[in-house]
Amino acid sequence: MLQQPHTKYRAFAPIGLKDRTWPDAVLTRAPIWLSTDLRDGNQALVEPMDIARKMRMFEQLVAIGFKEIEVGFPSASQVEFDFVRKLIEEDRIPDDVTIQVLTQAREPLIARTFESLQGAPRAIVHLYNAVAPIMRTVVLGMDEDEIVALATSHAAMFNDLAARQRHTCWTFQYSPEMFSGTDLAFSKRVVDAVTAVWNASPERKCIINLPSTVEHSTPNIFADMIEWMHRHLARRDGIVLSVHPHNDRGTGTAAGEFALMAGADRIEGCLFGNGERTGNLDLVNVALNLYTQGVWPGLDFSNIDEVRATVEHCNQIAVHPRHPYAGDLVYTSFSGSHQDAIKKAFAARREGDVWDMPYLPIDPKDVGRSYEAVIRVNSQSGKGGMAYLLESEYGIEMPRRLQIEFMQVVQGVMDVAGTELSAANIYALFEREYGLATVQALSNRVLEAQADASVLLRGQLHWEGALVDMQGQGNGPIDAFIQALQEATGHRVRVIDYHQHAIGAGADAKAAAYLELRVDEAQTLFGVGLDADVISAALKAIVSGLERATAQGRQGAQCTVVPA
Ligand SMILES: CC(=O)SCCNC(=O)CCNC(=O)[C@H](O)C(C)(C)COP(=O)(O)OP(=O)(O)OC[C@H]1O[C@@H](n2cnc3c(N)ncnc32)[C@H](O)[C@@H]1OP(=O)(O)O
Ligand SMILES: CC(C)C(=O)C(=O)O
Ligand SMILES: [Mg+2]
Repeated sequence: MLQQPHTKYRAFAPIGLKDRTWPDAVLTRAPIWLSTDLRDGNQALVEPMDIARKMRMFEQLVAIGFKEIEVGFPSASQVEFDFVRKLIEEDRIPDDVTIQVLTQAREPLIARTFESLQGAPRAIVHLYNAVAPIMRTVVLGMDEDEIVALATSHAAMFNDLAARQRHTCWTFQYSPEMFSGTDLAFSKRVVDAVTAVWNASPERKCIINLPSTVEHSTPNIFADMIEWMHRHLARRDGIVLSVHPHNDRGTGTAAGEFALMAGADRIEGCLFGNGERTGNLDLVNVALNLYTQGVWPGLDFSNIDEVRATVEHCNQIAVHPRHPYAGDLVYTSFSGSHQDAIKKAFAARREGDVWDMPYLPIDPKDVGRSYEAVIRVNSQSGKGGMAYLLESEYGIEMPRRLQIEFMQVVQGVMDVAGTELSAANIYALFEREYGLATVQALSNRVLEAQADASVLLRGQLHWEGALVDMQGQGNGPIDAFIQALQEATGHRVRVIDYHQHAIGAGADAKAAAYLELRVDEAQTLFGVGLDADVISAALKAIVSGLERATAQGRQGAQCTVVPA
């Protein structure tokens, strides 16, 4: 029988940490953030950044508020080396920012790394070597003792080289590469040996960074591993415990968050999750997840589009439109029921309320987005979304039954076009359907109060291409107009419902009138009028409704074809 391909994989063994505490932990403060955009992110690019791009990224990271930034792998190339030199020699590193650089545990590379840091006021030097069995056997050809010796001998080199550059305030960092694929006891053995060489203490802490170099377990297992290390490492009070998740299973964010719950103090990642293969942990995602729990992350993403533009420029990789918090579409609802709920929640929301909005986990304004894109209308949309757009963009506050009526018009267009309709498209349809640009106000209008408290209305109506004299009397202008209209056009109109509101304020304010009419006791439909004058708006709305009724009557007559 043919072997099933999946049988060549094996399940990741659970850690079996029985007394784990991390599932109940609640994150209440921000971790120490380390951006490795300029190192792990950069090493994963088709075209690594040149110095200009690196500088632009560095300045963006500083502007966001990162205090620790891994700026490169100085022994890898001249560009990497020169960039570190430029930062130092041109005094580009703010006083509250520490740069970090990475080196393999190899003598010449370490020497070159320290050379790149000459004159730096502060620096984190980051040492790594692989510890996982597959790397030990296949790549390095070393047994466990030899790996420990590799790590400790090169860690000792750090002590020596740092002692020769006394003007720099040094922090040492060690990463057991492929920690997530390594037996915990062995990881602890290597890390304990390194921290002993560095004599880590509360006064002179070092950073121990535990990577899921390749993510190959569920995030709860990674969290168990971090909690185990947090509880078992020697010199724990001399260690800043850091994690460095990757995202191969698409759970990098969860792994990072669980790891923080499990005792990690610090987290490494890249903006929007750039990095090797499927990327590093997405720092924006984790930071804004904290933000939406009411925890200030200490990183400023109040203009996320600017950050995204910088990252896209530097990495030459586009951020996906569905990317959490940053994508073009992530604050947009197309589907009708979502739009309906958002519209109602916006209407119910009062200044100062806790953010509790359906389908919007964060206020788009907090990341510099407007509400404009929150609702977009296509064939999946309903009246709520359409009405929201007309209200938010044009100040049109349609009564509910008008929404239902006009949505049929919108739906008809959408069914034919099949594409999205913008607010401007919808307004153009609304304008055409209700004759907003064509229905004219009553000319030479005269309104006279009568002794019996009624009013007399006179004027000239634009009706079917002619200017018709009209006159009527009633208990108000609308009543009088309806009387006059019947005489002038022969159509009997009854007002069923009436809504009006102002659009805008001051000299530019307009009145909007929405009248539901019964025409000739045959049709019920709306008319809409907009005018600077309230009475004109209402009268226009009646003419709008009457014109629609007669147009629909004509259409109905044309359509009534009786087959022979
Ligand atoms: C998970 C991570 O992200 S780790 C960071 C990875 N980042 C990078 O590799 C980017 C920068 N790297 C580079 O520019 C280069 O790879 C360099 C400069 C580091 C090394 O370049 P080279 O010397 O040409 O070697 P190469 O890249 O092929 O590395 C493989 C060699 O290093 C050895 N090696 C790998 N890791 C280690 C280590 N930690 N300590 C000692 N030797 C190591 C391998 O066994 C292999 O040795 P071999 O040539 O004797 O077979
Ligand atoms: C160098 C280490 C921290 C790394 O990038 C990894 O293991 O993913
Ligand atoms: Mg990495």
